[in-house]
Amino acid sequence: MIEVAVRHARGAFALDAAFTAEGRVTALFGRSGSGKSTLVDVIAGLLRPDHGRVVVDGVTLLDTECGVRVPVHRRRIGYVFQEARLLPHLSVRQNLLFGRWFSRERSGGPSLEAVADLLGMAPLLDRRPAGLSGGERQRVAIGRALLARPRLLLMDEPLSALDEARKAEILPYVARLRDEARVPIVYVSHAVAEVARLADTVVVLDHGRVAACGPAAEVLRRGALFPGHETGALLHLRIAAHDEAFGLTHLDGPPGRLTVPRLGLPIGAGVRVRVRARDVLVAREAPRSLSARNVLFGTVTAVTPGDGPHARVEIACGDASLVAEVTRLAVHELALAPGLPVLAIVKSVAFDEETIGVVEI
Ligand SMILES: Nc1ncnc2c1ncn2[C@@H]1O[C@H](COP(=O)(O)OP(=O)(O)OP(=O)(O)O)[C@@H](O)[C@H]1O
Repeated sequence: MIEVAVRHARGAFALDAAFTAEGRVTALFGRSGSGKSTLVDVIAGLLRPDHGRVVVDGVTLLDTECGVRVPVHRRRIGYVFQEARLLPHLSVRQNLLFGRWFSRERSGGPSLEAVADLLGMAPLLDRRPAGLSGGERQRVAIGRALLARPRLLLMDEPLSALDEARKAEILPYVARLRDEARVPIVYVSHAVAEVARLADTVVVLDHGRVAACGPAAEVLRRGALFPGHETGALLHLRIAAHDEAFGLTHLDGPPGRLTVPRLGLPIGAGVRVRVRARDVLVAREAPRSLSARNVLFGTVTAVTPGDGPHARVEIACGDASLVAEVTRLAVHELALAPGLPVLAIVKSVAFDEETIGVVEI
């Protein structure tokens, strides 16, 4: 559990933010200048706030009221930046051992081999940073941080310097880190897709204040918090079957069955699926002769008209809540209102690498 409360003035900028997070990955989300890095610097101990309290798993690292301020090098916090910042004259193995050197007084923790395995770095150990791709370098930086046996890993936009292909390559490793390394992570990001794939708890910062904080599925549904048409639902499903002939995978869970492009995962694996509001259609009757494969039964729980021609419709499906972005005209014509039973329809091709992530359930 992470507890953070900070009040700090930085020039004209005032940070006044507090949150508590229980999950393994806490995402700090917010537009540029909202105060994410300032908050991360306070947690790391790089910035001394006017007032603040930081507690990680019961250990108080900062409490300005009580005069507690654990120095940076004793906080045991791993920091992964946008740029990997590896030592260029050392091999990958030596860079990793450099992380271990900082933890030499502590016993336990993962071995170099275990970390190299976790992050898929075994074939890279004898290479120099100059011969690695951006994604590979970033994996080394994460491995180095892990080998220092941190009590918390701070990742400040770790993928933002990478192109889309490298991001897609490294995201599964960050997910493995979350599921297997058992180190709590505070993950700063601008990207809703990354937050949706990784976070348990989402903290949204706006002008130095917490605009929302809560379980990822709850926060990501809230329209006003996210740019463009990025809001949506997060569903937890399991792989039920593969359809080799048509290249599809069937996913089952309390909300119902979804069919998505073929996933390379075994039957029974847990997946987290983001269903974007703009990809959901709403119908009152089961459509016939429809090409869409995914038809979920639910009940409308809320209808919120937007400023323009759109409206948000929230639909309870099993234990999840889907969000659909439809026109206000459709709301009128279908008489959508709370309590109405409806069908939520999603095209299979709406699901891609951005919307589906593996999770350990
Ligand atoms: N050393 C400083 N002195 C004065 N103001 C600062 C200082 N560092 C940052 N700020 C200001 O504090 C505010 C928050 O900055 P911060 O870097 O925490 O935002 P951020 O959400 O991390 O942004 P980004 O996503 O662009 O990295 C900004 O208005 C910034 O200009």
